[in-house]
Amino acid sequence: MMTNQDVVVSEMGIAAGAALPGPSPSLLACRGAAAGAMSLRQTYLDLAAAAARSAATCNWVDAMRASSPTRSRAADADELTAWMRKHPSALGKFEQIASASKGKKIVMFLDYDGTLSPIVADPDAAYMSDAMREAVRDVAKHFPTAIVSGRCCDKVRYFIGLSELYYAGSHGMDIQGPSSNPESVLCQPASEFLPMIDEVYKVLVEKTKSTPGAKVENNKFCLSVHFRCVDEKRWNALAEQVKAVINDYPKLKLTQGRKVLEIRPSIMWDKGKALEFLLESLGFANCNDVFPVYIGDDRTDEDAFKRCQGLGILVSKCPKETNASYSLQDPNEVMDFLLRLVEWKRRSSSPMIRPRV
Ligand SMILES: O=P(O)(O)OC[C@H]1O[C@H](O[C@H]2O[C@H](CO)[C@@H](O)[C@H](O)[C@H]2O)[C@H](O)[C@@H](O)[C@@H]1O
Repeated sequence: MMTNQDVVVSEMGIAAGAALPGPSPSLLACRGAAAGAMSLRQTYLDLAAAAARSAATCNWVDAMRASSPTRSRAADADELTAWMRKHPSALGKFEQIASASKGKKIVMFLDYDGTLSPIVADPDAAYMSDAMREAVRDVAKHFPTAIVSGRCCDKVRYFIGLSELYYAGSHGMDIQGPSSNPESVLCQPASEFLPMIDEVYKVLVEKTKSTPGAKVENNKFCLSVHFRCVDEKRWNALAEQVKAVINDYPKLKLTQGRKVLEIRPSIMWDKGKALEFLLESLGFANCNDVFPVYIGDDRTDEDAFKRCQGLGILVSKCPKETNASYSLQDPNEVMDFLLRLVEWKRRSSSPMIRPRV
């Protein structure tokens, strides 16, 4: 997907080329000189294109930095206060949230990395705590619950280890039901891209192996190129490499997350579509009495916040542009929120104890 910034940059590149002087008539009189002028013009064009490409790469890298809280500049107190006013703590406003959901059926959507598990350097070691697992298990006893992740279903299922949940892996491109259901694969809108994704995975592994710390993760219907353990001085070069590979595959697009570039099929499908698909599958299409709650920390979760008609909660310690209305600071607060929701549900559904007379 091109960002607006990319569009502006490419337009600048074209404009720079268009503004170059054409060969004058006198030069054209001499074939050799004309050829020279043409090659000079070509050089200008090549340079302009290279400058535009590298500016576009910087934009990808900058956007990736911006979506990674550890690199966000320390927000000053005023900025944070203003942001918190717009996106208050879901714990602080719990009663308000609970009353907004009254009489409605809560459906819970949870992102994995950075939401249920803390961000760590090694993506293969992003385990969630047993306490969090218990909290998610409890939530799923009371509300239909889905995990919506950029990871492939198998990996996120392995990390979470709860078979009773719905899973939307590969940014929602692989939706599976609870494993007790033999027909559990519900939707794979990008299945035709599997061979292409496998091919690009191999190319990227080969191309990036000379960059210390770079890691390519195969998420089945999409790929992640991890920058977290790469020296920041090499980020632009690595992003260039990734973009050069993707240029050969116009049916794929790049998105960015927390110190990661993600390669995915250019189809109109994302975490927001997955949320809608799951709500429909659960029988809540066009229902007024459903209250979806989506909790996530990353850029790709914004697609879900946009489509979530109930409640969007961004997990972040720093002010970030978001479509979510509430915030939580980190996975610990997410766990507190889940426990509080379960407790509230237990209390509100237990029969009223009448005082003896
Ligand atoms: O949608 P999510 O479940 O949040 O998945 C998004 C990406 O998460 C993982 O990467 C992120 O977490 C890693 C482990 O903490 C961290 O090392 C990395 O820097 C983060 O970007 C996952 O590895 C990716 O494949 C997902 O796309």
